Amino acid sequence: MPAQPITMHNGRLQVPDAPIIPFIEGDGTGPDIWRASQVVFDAAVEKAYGGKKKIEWKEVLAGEKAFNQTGNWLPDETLDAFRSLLVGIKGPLTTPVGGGIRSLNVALRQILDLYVCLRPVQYFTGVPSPVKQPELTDMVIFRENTEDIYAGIEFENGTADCDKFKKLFSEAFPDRWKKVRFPASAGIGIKPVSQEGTARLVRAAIQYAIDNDRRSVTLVHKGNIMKFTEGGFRDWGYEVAKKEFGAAELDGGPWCAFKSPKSGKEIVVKDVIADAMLQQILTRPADYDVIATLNLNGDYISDALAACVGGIGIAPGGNINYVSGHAIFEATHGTAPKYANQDKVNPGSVILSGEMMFRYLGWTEAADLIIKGLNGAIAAKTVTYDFERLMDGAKLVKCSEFGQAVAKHM
Ligand SMILES: NC(=O)C1=CN([C@@H]2O[C@H](COP(=O)(O)OP(=O)(O)OC[C@H]3O[C@@H](n4cnc5c(N)ncnc54)[C@H](OP(=O)(O)O)[C@@H]3O)[C@@H](O)[C@H]2O)C=CC1
Ligand SMILES: O=C(O)CCC(=O)C(=O)O
Ligand SMILES: [Mg+2]
Repeated sequence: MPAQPITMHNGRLQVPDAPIIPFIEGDGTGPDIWRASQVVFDAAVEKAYGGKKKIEWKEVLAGEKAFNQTGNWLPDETLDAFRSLLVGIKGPLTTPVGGGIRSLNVALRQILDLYVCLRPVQYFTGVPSPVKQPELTDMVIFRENTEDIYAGIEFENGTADCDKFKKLFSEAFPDRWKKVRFPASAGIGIKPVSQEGTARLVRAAIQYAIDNDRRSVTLVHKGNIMKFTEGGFRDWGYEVAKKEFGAAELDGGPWCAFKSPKSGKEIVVKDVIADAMLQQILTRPADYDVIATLNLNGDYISDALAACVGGIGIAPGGNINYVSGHAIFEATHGTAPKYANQDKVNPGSVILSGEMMFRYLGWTEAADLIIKGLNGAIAAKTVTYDFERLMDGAKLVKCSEFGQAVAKHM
């Protein structure tokens, strides 16, 4: 079975029987989690295909390991591998607060134009949760991944660039400049949100709702305050629903609906302001289904929703460009540095990110086995510290042991 790259032909992924998949271990707890997860992935493929398919893993470097070995945080070879091999997976990478390097995680998404950050949030029976009915939360977040304040256009107060920007801005827009409350010491950030960027994200979310028989797509924004960025997102989102999917306004709008071309059922496209959404995910989670939102809102909502169904230890994700086929799957959580090298944390988020990757590749049998194995390990109450501390009668296992338990229950 020759190891071969995954390719894209006529808008469809071509997946060989032995695809070469690049992976980044990650910083902090990343190496522990990766080791536990790889065991699960290989076991799922072996069990599903009996040796007829296998993954050819290719380690690529980023973050601290890359810096220590090459002096570069994100080497060109790593970017070339993700570019040419199309689909990969990664552990979390550290981003310092304040100064230092900008996020490598965000850089990968931007350089490869992975415009959708797809984060499904579902409840697994038996997982301890802080809410009364966690099973009511069943949402799929489509977070815009390339725009918003994450574009990284910032000016640090006191630098020559910041002074230059303030001068240009104050001269060109004196009325708006007057609104800056403390101009002399202000750092400045810019928030670009475009029609194209919004349209491709919302299009992907609506298509997902059609393909997966979902009831609604909710545009989450703060358009009452940021009218031409967050408000633009809402308006352009509705425009996509109407122009591309034939949605018609309900009761005079702006909510609208169309019949799914696949199931014939109605899919409602609606919107909600982000602060209200963050309280309603606790008070009325069943009202929400597919979520389409901007980059920063999506970051906050991802962690909040993960908490509702049992925490960030089982919150997977994928960064995807549905047009080019490029995708990098990764957990929602970060490096959890205080637990690094203790073989302690929950590898569930990366395991489920791999499950998403297998489904993306069309290897549904392997993906289904991962879900079966995870459900089995949780039902047997063999769980890592994050679940064990909240579960009665659970057996505390290490990160690596949880991976083995998932493999055993497939
Ligand atoms: N995509 C990426 O690579 C991301 C990277 N980051 C980066 O990670 C670093 C650390 O960020 P931080 O804000 O501490 O957020 P983290 O998500 O790394 O950790 C916050 C807390 O979440 C819990 N947690 C995280 N991962 C797990 C896991 N696998 N199993 C169980 N519990 C877990 C722990 O809670 P408890 O203390 O209760 O046990 C942990 O202390 C930063 O540099 C940040 O920029 C952040 C998010 C995403
Ligand atoms: O890149 C980072 O360090 C943080 C990213 C993040 O929080 C996320 O993608 O959810
Ligand atoms: Mg985040």
